[in-house]
Amino acid sequence: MRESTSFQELKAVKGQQATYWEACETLGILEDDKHWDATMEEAVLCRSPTKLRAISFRDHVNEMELRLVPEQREIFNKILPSIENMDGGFYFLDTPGGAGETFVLNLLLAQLRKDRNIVLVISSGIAAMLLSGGRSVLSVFKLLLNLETEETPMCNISKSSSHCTLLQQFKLIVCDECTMSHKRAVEVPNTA
Ligand SMILES: Nc1ncnc2c1ncn2[C@@H]1O[C@H](COP(=O)(O)OP(=O)(O)OP(=O)(O)O)[C@@H](O)[C@H]1O
Repeated sequence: MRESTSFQELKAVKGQQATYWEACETLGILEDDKHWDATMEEAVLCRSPTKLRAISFRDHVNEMELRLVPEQREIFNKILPSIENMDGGFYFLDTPGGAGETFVLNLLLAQLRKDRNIVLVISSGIAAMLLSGGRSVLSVFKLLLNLETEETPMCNISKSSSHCTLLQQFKLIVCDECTMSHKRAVEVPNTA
């Protein structure tokens, strides 16, 4: 695009004055949701509410996947097959702030939930709110607040409880901001 010399010129497309939004749309540098709207308009005529929800969620996941930048795609393409093949892998993502780690994790979670897999998101505290469905590591693994002082802390979960059965069904456990947790909050559930 040729360098503009004024705000007025930025808004002028083909000699016509428009809004900034209209100018971007005309130049094709702005994506909108028209194709999603058209899909949904067509679907409401012939699909059940359950199918409609599935369509919109699937579209959302597909759209997010298309937006991955190469580094994010590399992570996504490495972790997803490992989960699907039940390799039992352990991945540590160490990225600079704002690099898009939450974006990739939310996509992984959505992709697995789309196929009705059960996933778990845990975090040391406030970060549990950043990822969809996040819970705190202490509440999920029923850890007591004595991690610092107790020599052999334990997860307060009975093997015969429904909570234990549920934990065994998780396909993926995302531990966000795990370096902010006490190291035993990671070690104890791992050895339980
Ligand atoms: N591939 C992408 N396409 C579009 N937007 C993206 C993409 N990746 C990240 N973003 C956006 O960039 C912003 C920062 O991304 P995100 O929150 O995932 O980064 P982060 O590494 O988790 O940040 P922090 O470490 O500070 O929590 C968000 O608004 C997110 O929606």
